[in-house]
Amino acid sequence: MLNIAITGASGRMGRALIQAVEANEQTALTVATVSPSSSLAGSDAGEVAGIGKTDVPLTTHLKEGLDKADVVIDFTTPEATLAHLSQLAGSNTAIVIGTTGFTDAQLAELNAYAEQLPIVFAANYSVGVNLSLQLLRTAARVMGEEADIEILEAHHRHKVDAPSGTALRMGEAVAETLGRDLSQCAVYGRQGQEGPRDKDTIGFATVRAGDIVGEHTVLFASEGERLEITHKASSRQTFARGAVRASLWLSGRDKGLYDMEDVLGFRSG
Ligand SMILES: NC(=O)C1=CN([C@@H]2O[C@H](COP(=O)(O)OP(=O)(O)OC[C@H]3O[C@@H](n4cnc5c(N)ncnc54)[C@H](OP(=O)(O)O)[C@@H]3O)[C@@H](O)[C@H]2O)C=CC1
Ligand SMILES: O=C(O)C1=N[C@H](C(=O)O)C[C@H](O)C1
Repeated sequence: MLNIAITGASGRMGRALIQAVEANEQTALTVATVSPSSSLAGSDAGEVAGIGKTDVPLTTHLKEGLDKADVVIDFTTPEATLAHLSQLAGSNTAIVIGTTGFTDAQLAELNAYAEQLPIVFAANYSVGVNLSLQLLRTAARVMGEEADIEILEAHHRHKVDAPSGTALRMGEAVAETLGRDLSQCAVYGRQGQEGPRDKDTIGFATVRAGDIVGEHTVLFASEGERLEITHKASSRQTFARGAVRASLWLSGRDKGLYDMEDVLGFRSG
């Protein structure tokens, strides 16, 4: 049995993760944390997640629970994730990170922890999105030089970062395949007299509305034809189950930085 600590347990993903960990026969929830200011501290994690009593109380102290956890699953905020990493350093606990919205400096900090800890870090834990990265690389190889490439994403009204981590990851996969640097060729929204489109750019467009779980489309549009690669998530369980799968895969691995494509075996050949 793999013992799992969930941080940000009262959040949208935190609750989905409690459900997924409890539903999996190979995993057990042993620790669940909330932010230091949370009024839910002390409540039962399972009751907060809507699955009935688990006898795991929500705590504000991750470090004190680490001896009860093989893997931490963290879908919180960039600041909280980095704070959790600093508490894990020197422990034997691995971490699966789903948080998005890191700055470049925060990402460098996160990457440095992979010299001490086994980390899976992915902007999206769904199987379909990670498969789409393979399809996008193929599309970029075949059509990318000729086509205009645009990435459209839509999420619920509560999402705070834009573009989504997944949209950025898709942009990186396409840019890398084409030998472009995303930081140089990305265009984030357009307004006013912008002039015609620069052929070598990759455009991003963001929608925030209602309860959309997560939708991504990458367009490869050229004269006379257009390829669209679309993924739509309809339940947060797809991300939660993926993160549990990543936890089982990560347990017992060497320190280092892995992603969901490693977990799914897309890089093993
Ligand atoms: N990789 C993937 O597959 C996916 C990634 N995400 C990403 O996951 C993150 C969370 O998303 P979502 O669940 O919708 O957001 P929520 O705002 O619902 O949840 C974030 C949670 O983090 C908690 N938190 C903040 N600081 C701390 C802390 N120091 N210790 C413990 N908990 C803390 C918050 O608690 P409080 O409310 O008390 O402040 C809140 O419950 C986002 O970055 C999102 O983009 C989301 C879905 C899929
Ligand atoms: O905040 C969300 O909800 C999601 N965030 C991730 C992202 O930023 O890509 C993944 C998913 O699309 C849902």
